Amino acid sequence: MKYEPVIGLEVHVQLKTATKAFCGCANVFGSKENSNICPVCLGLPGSLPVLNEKALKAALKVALALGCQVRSFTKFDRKNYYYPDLPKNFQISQYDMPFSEHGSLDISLEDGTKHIRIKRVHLEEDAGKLIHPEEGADSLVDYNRAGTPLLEIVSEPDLHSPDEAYAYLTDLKLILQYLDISDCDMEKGSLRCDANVSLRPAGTTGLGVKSELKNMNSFRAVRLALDYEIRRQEAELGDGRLVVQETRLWNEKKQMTLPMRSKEEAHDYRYFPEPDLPPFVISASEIEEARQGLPELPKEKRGRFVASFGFSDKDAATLTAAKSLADFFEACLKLYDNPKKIAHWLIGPVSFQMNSRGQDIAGLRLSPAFLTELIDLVETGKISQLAGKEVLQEMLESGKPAAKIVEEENLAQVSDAGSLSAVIEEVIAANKKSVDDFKAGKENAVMFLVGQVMRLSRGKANPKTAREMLIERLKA
Ligand SMILES: Nc1ncnc2c1ncn2[C@@H]1O[C@H](COP(=O)(O)OP(=O)(O)OP(=O)(O)O)[C@@H](O)[C@H]1O
Ligand SMILES: [Mg+2]
Ligand SMILES: [Mg+2]
Repeated sequence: MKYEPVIGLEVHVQLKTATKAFCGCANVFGSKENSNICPVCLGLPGSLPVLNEKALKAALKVALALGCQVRSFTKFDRKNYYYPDLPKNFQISQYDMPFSEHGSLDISLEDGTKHIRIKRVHLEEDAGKLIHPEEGADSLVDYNRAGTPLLEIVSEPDLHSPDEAYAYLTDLKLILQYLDISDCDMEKGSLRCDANVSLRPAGTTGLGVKSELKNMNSFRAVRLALDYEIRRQEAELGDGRLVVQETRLWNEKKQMTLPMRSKEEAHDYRYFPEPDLPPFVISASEIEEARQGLPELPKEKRGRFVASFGFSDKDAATLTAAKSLADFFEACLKLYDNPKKIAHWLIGPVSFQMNSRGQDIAGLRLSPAFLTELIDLVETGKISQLAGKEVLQEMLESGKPAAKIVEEENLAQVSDAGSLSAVIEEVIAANKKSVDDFKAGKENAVMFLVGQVMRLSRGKANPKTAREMLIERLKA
């Protein structure tokens, strides 16, 4: 029998507020262990939580960006469970009245977009962190993270392949980055994803028994874990066994999912309303204020780039695929009024440099002023396109402005016939075959010869002039 995978994702995002969700402790990563803690986030008797308004504001932005309905009357609940990283033995979360629900995200796939429903977005607090040193039998606990604000974004089971799950995560992360509410760094744990997956006979609409996958620390790992799990479930069903509902951990080393050891996770969280935080109202004006504060989101920016600059969908998508790149593009545009050329440089040579250095645009030694100055040197014919790429490379290494590099390296383009003709003679003498080809009517052979002129002149020759001169010389 053929099966269709059914996938729903729970994404946890750490909000980068200055302080924790319910107390005044600093919300920072990397401090000395157990230095950002207080009676409230440790749950000491008599301490009382107070909601951080900034966390709620950030949460509202996310909900609105995902098209969720905001519930005007909402509350927090206690989710009770015992685990050493949870000092209070309960987590403040939201159970049956999340502050927002019924949103959606249109994910981009190779063959178009797909509408994925978002079930709910709720606000909760994070737990601390357990550390298991390689040496010794003891585990350590760091409570700095306990009580930091976390959003849980839960999708409906509308995804049907590991690739769709990957696209969902990529598009969701981009929106979160544009909103600037989280670092979204999976390695640091500020973005986490649990993947729920089940199989059903192809062509049916019911839901099968799911397993919940945890412990993936990259989107790639989510895709691999889902791939593995789909094959595992297929094998179970194919052999006439049933899939059991369980939580499984992705093991990066073994590249497989394994059942979580403790079976105590019998999901009885004994939820009840948090008695120390009264239910509260989110007013229409608060929602409106959050809506007004929304930045231009990736989809809107893409649309505007296509409409205002005549970019292809693909180019617009590339330029907006990182907020830093889109911002860089717009900063260039303020200095140099040629969107097409700027896009060409960013998508071509600059992206090449980012990829080969494993950096994003912010990590490159490049400012909008430096890049647009370089583009201008090429566009005004002072240096060739090829020399321009060399200057870019040099600029990133030395941090010197383009004009200085051109001067120091003597890269200014040569288009005067006198200087070029010697190079052209040399190329003609050394490439008899191409010369004969050209004379025999293969007009394309001239391109090869132009290439040789460029090479010999170290990119300094003006290719247009070189081509004209070559043709004139060969036809004579
Ligand atoms: N049969 C199924 N197959 C695949 N995914 C499913 C199935 N049923 C539910 N899901 C997905 O599993 C996720 C369930 O998340 P939710 O937070 O509602 O519950 P939970 O995992 O039980 O709770 P917790 O937050 O304690 O982990 C959703 O993304 C949902 O779409
Ligand atoms: Mg959940
Ligand atoms: Mg879950």
